[in-house]
Amino acid sequence: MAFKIVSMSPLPPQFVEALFDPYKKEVGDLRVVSVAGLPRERVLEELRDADVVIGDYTFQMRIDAEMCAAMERVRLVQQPSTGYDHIDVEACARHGVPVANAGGANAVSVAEYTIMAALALLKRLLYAHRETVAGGWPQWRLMEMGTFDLQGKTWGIIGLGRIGREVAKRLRPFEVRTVYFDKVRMEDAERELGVEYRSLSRLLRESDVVSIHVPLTSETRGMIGEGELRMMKPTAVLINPSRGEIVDEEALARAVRERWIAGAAVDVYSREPPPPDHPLIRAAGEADVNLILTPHIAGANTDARSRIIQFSIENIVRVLKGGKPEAVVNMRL
Ligand SMILES: NC(=O)C1=CN([C@@H]2O[C@H](COP(=O)(O)OP(=O)(O)OC[C@H]3O[C@@H](n4cnc5c(N)ncnc54)[C@H](O)[C@@H]3O)[C@@H](O)[C@H]2O)C=CC1
Ligand SMILES: O=CC(=O)O
Repeated sequence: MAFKIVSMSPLPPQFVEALFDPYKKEVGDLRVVSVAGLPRERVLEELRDADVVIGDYTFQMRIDAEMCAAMERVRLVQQPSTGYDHIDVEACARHGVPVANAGGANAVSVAEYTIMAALALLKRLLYAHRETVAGGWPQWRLMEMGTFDLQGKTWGIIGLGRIGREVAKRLRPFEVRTVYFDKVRMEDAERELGVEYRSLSRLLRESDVVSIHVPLTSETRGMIGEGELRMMKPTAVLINPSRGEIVDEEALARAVRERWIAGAAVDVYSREPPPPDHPLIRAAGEADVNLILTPHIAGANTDARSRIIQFSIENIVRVLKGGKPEAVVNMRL
């Protein structure tokens, strides 16, 4: 009998099935069914006799409590990404369904994106490019607007997990002081990475660059609002490659337009893609606003994508062969 894999992602099922080709000798036959865009009743029906579920890499299709309850024989929900806030992992745990993420396969990618964004903001790269292409030569103006080196500055990391640590590691040659806020104080990491612990408000007041690397949870939703943005220095920049709902987007748009802070880079939005009247899209269209917006790509470049696919497929194969999955986020196995 063939294993049944239900894919929540919009990728064609034949494409997903082909990824298992090298493993078919080990696991036997398998069939992939895509439920993207199907009516809810059909999705629930397909989940009932599935062996494995692959979560949606575009994060559009949620896996809620009712879906977890329908997974009568599912051995693993494999999410092909780091974040899993679109899955009710606690409900899955209550029904005995393990949920795994990609085990940090794109942590380095997000760290590199974050450092790139900080340099581009501090040096106002987008403005310099736009003006030069338009025939301008804003050399002096850029210095007057405020363009800075990273060396000698303070970088505040919010969330010293996998990504936060990769950022801290890569910051060492830049000769910055690195501070962090996390719900857990990590003295080993402090020694190893040369970072210092701060309360959130102190980190915001001290830092020249603030980057956010916490997951979206009920505690982190709205963590950075108007009050927090107003604590930052007017010369500081904010980078959010984590999740849109962690930052009050309306307040951030005002912060960059009204110069409470010097700039921001945003990769993630409360609604993706953001509509044309989204406050950050509108702010980015204004002259001189130092705002970099990207389409949720920090952890989704070509290298990252192949590492994530490889990890996910191998994890699924491990489970189909009767082994224990890695990178489970909702229970101890
Ligand atoms: N834009 C993109 O393409 C990508 C975005 N991400 C986002 O980055 C997030 C972080 O990823 P990882 O570093 O792998 O996660 P992780 O789980 O390794 O680290 C998260 C850190 O945040 C801390 N934290 C959790 N709740 C907190 C709170 N209320 N206050 C302070 N600290 C808190 C944890 O203690 C932990 O140290 C993901 O959840 C995802 O949302 C991840 C990969 C790609
Ligand atoms: O947002 C991307 C992820 O891997 O999480």
